[in-house]
Amino acid sequence: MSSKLALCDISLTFAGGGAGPRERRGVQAGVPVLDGVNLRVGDGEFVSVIGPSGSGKSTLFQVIGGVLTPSGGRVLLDGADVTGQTGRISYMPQSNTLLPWRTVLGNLLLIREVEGTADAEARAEAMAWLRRIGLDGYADSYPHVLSGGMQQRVAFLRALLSPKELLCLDEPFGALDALTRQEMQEWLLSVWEEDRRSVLFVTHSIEEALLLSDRIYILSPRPATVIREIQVPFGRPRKEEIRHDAAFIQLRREIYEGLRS
Ligand SMILES: Nc1ncnc2c1ncn2[C@@H]1O[C@H](COP(=O)(O)OP(=O)(O)OP(=O)(O)O)[C@@H](O)[C@H]1O
Repeated sequence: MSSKLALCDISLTFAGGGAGPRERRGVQAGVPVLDGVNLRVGDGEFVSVIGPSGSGKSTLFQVIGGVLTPSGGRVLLDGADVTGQTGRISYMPQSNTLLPWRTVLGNLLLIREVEGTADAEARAEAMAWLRRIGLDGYADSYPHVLSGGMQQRVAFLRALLSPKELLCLDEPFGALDALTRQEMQEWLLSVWEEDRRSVLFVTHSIEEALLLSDRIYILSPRPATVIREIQVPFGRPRKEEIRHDAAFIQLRREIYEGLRS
């Protein structure tokens, strides 16, 4: 499988200074956060990254998105060096980022508008997706009338409709209650299996990573480095019932122990 994304030996040390909020959270200037991270996402592959809180997962995404330039290493997209370049990936952050003053359809077409490609075809595609996820009745509504789960569906759809070939999802269901989160995982699985975009997904949940991914990288505590790579052996289309499978439970235990050690 060819690589959509490759991170080659990525290291990052925040320069910083002073006693700002970061320092109060325990990071001093000059302390390394990423320490030689190597990982890849194949074409059409769903890859998850799990790591302890504060290990540097969001920082890694900022490096991939070009918002932060690493102190060492390279970011390759389709084999081209894009280190420090923005605008190359589609990114969905942890919290809801729908613009409250734009309708659902307006939010979905935002990226296309910025890129000057919000034509009738883009609009029809957005409407078709809204129909497919049962939210077409909300096209002209504003985000505040949607539940948290519905808003995250729209935010995910917005990332999916962006013409970028790599989707980076940073713990997109972290703020949802357990039941909605489970529904969203099933929903994401079914939508992704139709689209098969290359995805890099950050999560704290071992179960979520096992349910959704083809491969999982486990990061060490800060400074983060990859301590283990796991090939998820379950076929697709994947059903939610897989959570009760003996192999699933065994693998979940193994990853948990890997994270603890
Ligand atoms: N701009 C910055 N300057 C200094 N330190 C920073 C900066 N951004 C992040 N950090 C520190 O780097 C470390 C990694 O942060 P990051 O947000 O990447 O972790 P994370 O694994 O995504 O955490 P969580 O799982 O809790 O979301 C943290 O200790 C954080 O305080």
